[in-house]
Amino acid sequence: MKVLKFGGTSVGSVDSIKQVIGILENNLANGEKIAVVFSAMGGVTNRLIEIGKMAAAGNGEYIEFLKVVEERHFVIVRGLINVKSQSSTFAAVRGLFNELGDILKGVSWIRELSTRTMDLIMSFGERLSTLVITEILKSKGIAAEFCDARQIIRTNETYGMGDVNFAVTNQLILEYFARASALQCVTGFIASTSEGITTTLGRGGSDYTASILGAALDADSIEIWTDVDGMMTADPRKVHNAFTIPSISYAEAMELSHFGAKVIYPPSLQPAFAKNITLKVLNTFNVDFEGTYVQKNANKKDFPITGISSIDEIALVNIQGSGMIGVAGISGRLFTALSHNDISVILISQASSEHSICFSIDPRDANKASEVLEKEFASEITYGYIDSITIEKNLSIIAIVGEGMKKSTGVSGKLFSVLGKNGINVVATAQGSSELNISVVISKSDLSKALNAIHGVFFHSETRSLNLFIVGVGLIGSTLLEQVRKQNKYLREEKFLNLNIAGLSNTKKMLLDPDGIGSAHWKERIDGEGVKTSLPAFVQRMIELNLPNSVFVDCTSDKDIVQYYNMLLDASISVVTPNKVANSGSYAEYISLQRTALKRGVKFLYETNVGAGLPIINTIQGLMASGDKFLKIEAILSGTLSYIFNSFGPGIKFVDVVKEAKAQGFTEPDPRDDLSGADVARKILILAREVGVPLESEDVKVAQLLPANCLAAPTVEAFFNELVISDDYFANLQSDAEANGEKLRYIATLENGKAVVELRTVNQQHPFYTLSGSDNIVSFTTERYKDRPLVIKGPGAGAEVTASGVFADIMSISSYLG
Ligand SMILES: NC(=O)C1=CN([C@@H]2O[C@H](COP(=O)(O)OP(=O)(O)OC[C@H]3O[C@@H](n4cnc5c(N)ncnc54)[C@H](OP(=O)(O)O)[C@@H]3O)[C@@H](O)[C@H]2O)C=CC1
Ligand SMILES: N[C@@H](CC=O)C(=O)O
Ligand code: NA
Repeated sequence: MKVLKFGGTSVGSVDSIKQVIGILENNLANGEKIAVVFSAMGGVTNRLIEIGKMAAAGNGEYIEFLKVVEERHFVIVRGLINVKSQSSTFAAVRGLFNELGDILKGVSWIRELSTRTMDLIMSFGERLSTLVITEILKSKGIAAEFCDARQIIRTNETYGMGDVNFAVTNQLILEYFARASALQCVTGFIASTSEGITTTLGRGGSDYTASILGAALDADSIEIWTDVDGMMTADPRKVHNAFTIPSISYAEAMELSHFGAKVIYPPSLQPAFAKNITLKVLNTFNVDFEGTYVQKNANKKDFPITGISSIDEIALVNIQGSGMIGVAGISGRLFTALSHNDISVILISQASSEHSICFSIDPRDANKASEVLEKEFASEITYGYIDSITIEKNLSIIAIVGEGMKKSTGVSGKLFSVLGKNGINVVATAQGSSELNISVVISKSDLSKALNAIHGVFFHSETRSLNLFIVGVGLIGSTLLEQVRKQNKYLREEKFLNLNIAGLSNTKKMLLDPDGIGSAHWKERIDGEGVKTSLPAFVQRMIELNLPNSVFVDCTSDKDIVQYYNMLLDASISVVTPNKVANSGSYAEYISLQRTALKRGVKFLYETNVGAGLPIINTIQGLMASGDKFLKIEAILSGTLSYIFNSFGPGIKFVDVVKEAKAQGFTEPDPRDDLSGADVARKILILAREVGVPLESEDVKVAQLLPANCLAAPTVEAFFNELVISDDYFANLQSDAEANGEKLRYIATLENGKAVVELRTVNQQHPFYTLSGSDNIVSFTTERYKDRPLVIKGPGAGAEVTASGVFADIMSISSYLG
C-alpha cells in the first residue's frame, strides 16, 4: 500500500493534472495498491481566505473573485473531460460553488467570520480539486472514488488547526478502506469534529492527511509529489549550485524546515515517522527524477553536512546585565513571558558568563517582545541588575544541518573560516547539543554571499565559483582571459572550480555581470553591453554585489587604480595584480596594504610584480616566513633590457631591438619605463621591502643607461627618434664589452640595506653571463644559502608568462578559500 499526495501546483492546471494522471496510471498499471490525497488548486486556498474576508467586510466584489475561482475549475473540466461527459461534473462543481456562495452571503450579512466558518470556506478548495480530479479519472475509465476526509479524520474543535483524535481517526480510516474497492481520492487538509463540523489541519495540512492515512493503513511508503526536485542542499533561488539531497533523516528534515526549507513541513509527517514509513519527495514535472528519500536513518552522505537553510529576516534580542549572573530563573521568566505572549523563539544563545542572553524572533514580534520584557523585568531594570534590552533588525539566520557533523571535527571551523574569509561578520551563533545544526546570525545584506560561500566549501565536489573582476584587458588582461578560456573545462571537471568573469573594464567601457561575462565572447559583450568606464563606479558596484569569493584583478599600469586596493581589501575582496605601482609607492602604502589584507583575512598577491611568472616573491615570502635572513640580492630584473642586450649586435639598429622587445610584449606599456631603469628600480625596491628593508623609491640609486637626449624625450615616438640618433652610443657600449669577452647586463643589487641599479659588464665566469631572450635571474644570498646562493632564472617578461603568473595567484586564492 502506498499513499500519494499531490500539492497545489501539481493540480493547478490542465497540463499538470495530465502529469498527475500519468503518474497514477503508471502506479495502477504496476498493480500498486494506492490511495491519493489532493491539495486545493495552487493559490485557491489563499483566494478563498481573501474572499471570505471581503464578504465579512461587506465588500460585494467577492462575488466576482469567486467567479474567477469557479472558472479555474471549469477550465480543468473542459480541458480534461470529453464534452459528452462534462455536464454532470459541471453540475457538481456548480453545486459546490452555490453552497459556498450561500455561506459567503451569510458572512456578508452578519459581517462576521469566525475561524470555524473560515475552515468551512477553505474546505471547498480541496473538495473541489478532488471532486474534479476524481471525475476526470472516472472519465478515463479508472475506478476512482471521491473520499471526503471529513468522514474519516476526526479532530477537536480547535478551528484552523484541529487536533487529531487518532484513536477514532485510525478506526474510521480502517473501516472506510476495508469497505472501499476503487481508487480513493482523498481531500487533503480537511477534517471534522465528532459533531460533523468542518475543521482544517493547519500548516502542511495535506501532507498531514497523507501521513495520517499512511500511518493508519500501515503504508509501505508515502510519496509527496510537488513541483521541485525533492529537498535541495540549499534554496536554489539563492544558491545556483544547490542540488537534490538523495537521502535525509527525519531529524535533518525537521531541522532544515525549521530554518526555512519549505518543500515539506516535517511536523505534519510525524504520524508516518512514528511508524517508520519511508517518505519520498518527488517532482510531478520531472517524473523520472529520484527525488529525496526521507527515512528514520538516512544513507551515508558524501558530504559532512546535509543541507543549508536560512531565514531571511529575523530580529535579535539581547538582554544583559550583571544581575543575571548566577541568578536562577531569569531565562525561565524570560521565555515564559515570551510564550505567554505567543512570541516564538527561533534561536537562543547564552554565553557561559551568563552576563547576557540573546535570542532571535520574527521581526514582526520585535516591539511586542521589547514591551513584554521591559514589563517582566521592570524592577531589575530599575535597580540596574539588567542594563538593557536591545533589538537588532535586518539580520538573517543560516543553519547548516546534518547528522554527519556529529562527533566529526572541523565542521564549525570550516563554517566560521569561510565566513571570515569572505568578510562576513557573525553576530550570534548557536549549536544544539544534538550536533545536528549550527546556526549563525549575520547581516541580511550578506545572506546570499554567505549561503553561496558556505555551499561552496561544504559541497566540494559541486562546482565552486571564484568571481573575478578584471580591470585592464590589454596585453596581459586579454592573455589572461584567453588562458582562462582554455583552462575552464579542466578546472570545472577536475577541480570543480568555475572562474566566473563577473566584471571587466578598459579605459573606455566597463561591464559587470554577476552571472558571468564568459571568457570566450568578452570582447563582443564589453563592446555591446558595456557602459562608460568609471573606476569608482566599478569598485562600488563590485562591493555592492557582495559576491562570495570575489577577486579584483588589476591588469593595468594605471596609477590611480591603486588607491582602491585598500578599500577593496577592507571589503574582504582579494586583489591580484601585475601592476607595480602600489608596491613601489610609499613604504607606508605598501605596509598598509599588507596589513589590511592580513586584518581582513584576504589575499593581496603580486607575484608578477617581479620577474613575471618566475616564483620570486613567493620564494622570498617562504624564506622570510620560515626565518631565513637575506644578506644580498643580485639580479637582472628587466626582461626588456635582457632581451635587448642578448639580441643587439653588429649590423642591428638599437631602436629596432627595442621595437622588437615591445612587439614581443616584454616592455612596459611605455617602454621608456624599461630603458630609463625605472622599472628595474621599482622591482628591486619591492624585493627590498619583501626582505624587510623599508626603502623609499628615492633610496634606490639608479645609474643611467640612456644618454640625456633619450631621457628627455617627451613622447614614445620622440624617444624612438632619439634612440636612432644615439645608435653609435649603444653600439660602442656593446662592442667595448665584447672586445673584453664580456656582456652588458643591467644589474640590481641589494646589500647592507642599500639598493643600486647599474649597467655592468660581466665575463664568462659570472653566473649572469649566460642568459638568453628575456631571461631574468635572481641570486639570493641568505643565512641558509650562504656558500652557494639560491638562484631563480628564466623568462622574466612576456604576455604568456605574466598572465600565467597572475593566473597562478588567482588559483592560490581559490585554494585558500577552500
Ligand atoms: N608585459 C610584461 O611582461 C609584464 C607586464 N606587467 C604589468 O602588467 C600590466 C599590464 O600591462 P599590459 O597588459 O602590457 O598593458 P596594456 O597597456 O596592454 O593594457 C592595459 C589595459 O589597462 C586598461 N586601463 C588602463 N588604465 C585603466 C583605467 N584607469 N581603467 C580601466 N582600464 C584601464 C587599458 O585600457 P585600453 O585598452 O582602453 O587602453 C588596457 O586594457 C602593467 O602594469 C605591467 O607593468 C607585469 C609583469 C610583466
Ligand atoms: N617590462 C617588464 C615586464 C615585467 O615586469 C620587463 O621588461 O621586465
Ligand atoms: Na614573479
